Amino acid sequence: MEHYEAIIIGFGKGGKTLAAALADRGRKVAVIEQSKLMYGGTCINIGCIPTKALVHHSKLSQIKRLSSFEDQAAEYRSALDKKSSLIAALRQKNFENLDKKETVTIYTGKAAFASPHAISVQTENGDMMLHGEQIYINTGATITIPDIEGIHESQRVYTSTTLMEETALPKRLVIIGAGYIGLEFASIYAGFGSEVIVLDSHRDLLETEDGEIAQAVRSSLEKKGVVFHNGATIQYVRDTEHGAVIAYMEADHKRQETADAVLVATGRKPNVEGLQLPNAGIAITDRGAIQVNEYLQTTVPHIFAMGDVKGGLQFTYISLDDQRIIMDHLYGNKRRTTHDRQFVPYSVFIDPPLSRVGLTEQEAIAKGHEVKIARLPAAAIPRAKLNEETEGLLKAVVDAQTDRILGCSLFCADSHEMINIVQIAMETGQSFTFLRDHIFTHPSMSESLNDLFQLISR
Ligand SMILES: Cc1cc2nc3c(=O)[nH]c(=O)nc-3n(C[C@H](O)[C@H](O)[C@H](O)COP(=O)(O)OP(=O)(O)OC[C@H]3O[C@@H](n4cnc5c(N)ncnc54)[C@H](O)[C@@H]3O)c2cc1C
Ligand SMILES: NC(=O)c1ccc[n+]([C@@H]2O[C@H](COP(=O)([O-])OP(=O)(O)OC[C@H]3O[C@@H](n4cnc5c(N)ncnc54)[C@H](O)[C@@H]3O)[C@@H](O)[C@H]2O)c1
Repeated sequence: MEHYEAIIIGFGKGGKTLAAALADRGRKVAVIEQSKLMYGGTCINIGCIPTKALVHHSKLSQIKRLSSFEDQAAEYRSALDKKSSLIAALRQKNFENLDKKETVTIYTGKAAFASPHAISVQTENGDMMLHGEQIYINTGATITIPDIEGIHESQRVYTSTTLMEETALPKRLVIIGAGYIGLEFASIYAGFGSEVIVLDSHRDLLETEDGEIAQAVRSSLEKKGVVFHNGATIQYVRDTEHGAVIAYMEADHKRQETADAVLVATGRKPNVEGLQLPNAGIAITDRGAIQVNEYLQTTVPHIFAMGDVKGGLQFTYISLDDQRIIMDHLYGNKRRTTHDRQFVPYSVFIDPPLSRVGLTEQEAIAKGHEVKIARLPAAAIPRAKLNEETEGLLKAVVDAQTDRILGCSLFCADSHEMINIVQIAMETGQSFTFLRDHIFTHPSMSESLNDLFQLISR
């Protein structure tokens, strides 16, 4: 049995970064990845990078104003080719970055616990057993497919992964689920020229977002032709010669849609399947995630979990920060914990992107804050005007007693960059006047933070 100081199960963001950091300290490390097509993990192969490449190409496709569906479909195929080349290059680079480290061995196979220190790996060339002093689980998340009649039998049902491999642009696309993936794909495919219908079980679109912002997002996507049905209970999916029929109930009315393709985007759950966690005595939560403490230690002290598999926020940057917590625990002063994450920003990459940090107006009031509110239409921003990207709304929530920024929702071009500036102001405890009076370059989207926070003063 080969012996390692550290075994990392899964080639995700946290795992690969940790492997490199441990190797740089001379540690003997094994990284186990189940698929040759997943070196580098979800983000670069089937997640953030391919989807954001399609967001970019979908935007370019709209600028070209192609007149026929055939031209749009050709544009889509070309975008898929570019996306595939990009991720193949990144996957290769990710593999090489670890493979070139003298003390790292990459195993391609499925890992499972045989005991608290022994990991079995099923490879193409047979099974092997590895021994690890410390073990790090970084196996990500997998899609949840709801229990809907016919969903597994239909040839027209796709996940985010399989739809991005389908070279034919769907004329009509039904998306089940209006979360991150549902909305990003709605924006992408509507941009390429598909007719898009989104069905979601929640009564309101983006119900955890600020009400006015959610309405602005809805109107913007509707202008692109996206049709929303909220409060929908899907009854079945059935293939017919005209396409897949999706039957659903909406406010006591029976309805149905016919589509060339159906995207299921109903959430992703921690991927613990096949890990044989009981063999190591590792507990899971009632939501199926690996149970960890604030240092990301599982119920077995020498085994840690990082990224999506430990539950909570599913973002690449959280997996990366998990790696920082673990490195601080191993080599630092053990001050970093998951409790440090007071303000985590996020972006939904529709066009324009929606980004948020902190509380919405409704949440702040519910928490008992007296608030001051500022709203700025994106159309008032000089940079937005000159870029012809005037769609959107910016909104800030400030505590009326302390002048601290409680939250900010930015639905405008470049909001995924701007939100990080607001986050830093919040993290460092600045008053809103810091952003109101900060010197920004001109003409830029970020200078609109001057104008947004100026409106608080009134
Ligand atoms: C379509 C889509 C778009 C997204 N867009 C964004 C975005 O724009 N921004 C953002 O921050 N996040 C985005 N996310 C979420 C983000 O991709 C994930 O949160 C992140 O990649 C999780 O990383 P991780 O480190 O937990 O593990 P992952 O990167 O998921 O890696 C886990 C790896 O473990 C391997 N594995 C699993 N089980 C085993 C086993 N038993 N043995 C060996 N190997 C195993 C898997 O094959 C996989 O490669 C997106 C996700 C999706 C699906
Ligand atoms: N930009 C980003 O950072 C980004 C992009 C994509 C994905 N992600 C991550 O991936 C995770 C998974 O994304 P997702 O969009 O699959 O999940 P999600 O949890 O964001 O959204 C799922 C949606 O599906 C709906 N739903 C669930 N079951 C349904 C049913 N039977 N019928 C109709 N609607 C149903 C829910 O109401 C919800 O709106 C996200 O939590 C996110 O963290 C992040």
